[in-house]
Amino acid sequence: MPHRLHQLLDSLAHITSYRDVQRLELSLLKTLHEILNPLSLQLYKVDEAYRLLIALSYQPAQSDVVELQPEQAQSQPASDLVRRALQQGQPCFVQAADASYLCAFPVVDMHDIHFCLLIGSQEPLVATEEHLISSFFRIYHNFCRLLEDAQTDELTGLLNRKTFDENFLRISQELIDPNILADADDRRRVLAAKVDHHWMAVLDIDHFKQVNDTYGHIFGDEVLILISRLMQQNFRRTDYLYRFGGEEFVIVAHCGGLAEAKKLFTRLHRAIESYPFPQVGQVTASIGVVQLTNRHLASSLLDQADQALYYAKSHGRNQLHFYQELLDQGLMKEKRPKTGSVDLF
Ligand SMILES: Nc1nc2c(ncn2[C@@H]2O[C@H](COP(=O)(O)OP(=O)(O)OP(=O)(O)O)[C@@H](O)[C@H]2O)c(=O)[nH]1
Repeated sequence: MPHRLHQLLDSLAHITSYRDVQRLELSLLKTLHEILNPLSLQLYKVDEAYRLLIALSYQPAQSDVVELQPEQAQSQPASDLVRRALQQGQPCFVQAADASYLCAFPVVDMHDIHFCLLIGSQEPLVATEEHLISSFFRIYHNFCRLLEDAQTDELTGLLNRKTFDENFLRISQELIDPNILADADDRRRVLAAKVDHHWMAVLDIDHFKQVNDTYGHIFGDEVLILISRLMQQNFRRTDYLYRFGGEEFVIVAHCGGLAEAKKLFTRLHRAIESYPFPQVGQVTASIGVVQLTNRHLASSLLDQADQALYYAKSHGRNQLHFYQELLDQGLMKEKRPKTGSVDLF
């Protein structure tokens, strides 16, 4: 078998081994970089009105992506070229002053999001390269849809409880001991992420039964959808947002220390409280938060966030509490850790 075919099959096996859309995307960019060896490689995502949602730039030295600042992503000629390629539905290119080429290559559309690859190269792309890129993105698209069907909650589009059960244990184990990761690039990225810069929150809508009983299930569902949107607006795409079932949600977010986490979760708490829910009016939520540490097992972290949530529920609701603060202030006692139990959700 020719070497190039081996390389392609290996890349495909690598890409489809991921069960996580962001890693899948990174792996796809890494593969395309290896195959095309371009001067630069960026992935633009824009909405239906061609407004920029996010632009990721692949960094070969770190085998990672960085998010471009909006002013960088919207600079000329890149943003014009992306828009033109998406509008025309075909690759467009410009030649820069240094004679290199910039090619915008519309790839897939998913959930009203247009994906466009921006490739800087010495030579214009040839037809076989264009074909290869679109084939890879078709595989990516199909695989994402399969993953989404299995991993997301149908009503809100957030990750479902099953995914939490499957992923969280793995993610927390990787954060605690990155050496268990087979891929060196993954290890490096996880080491840089730092376990104690992650926070887990359990959020439960207050008196949701009353919402259903007073306005009916359709309006109840609308509240669940709108709260999920507020969560998506208030967290990064790299954070993990789950609907745990009913009116309970779990967030695993990457942010620095306590002050930053407080700002982040307070912002969501206020956004819910002040949102004018159609027909229903005001809806509030109680939130319990815990910092991830490598001293605690995944299941006990969830239990601690739950205890902080329970404290909020039993002290008037519409409150945000951090587990460690409740302990430090003597408002709650630490439960003795269970012994001999298997740490699975
Ligand atoms: N509309 C809608 N309601 C749901 C869904 N899943 C669960 N529920 C309802 O959510 C309500 C949850 O009620 P409770 O567990 O008593 O909690 P609560 O009324 O929010 O009270 P507190 O949590 O103590 O503030 C129940 O009435 C469930 O029927 C759903 O997918 N859609």
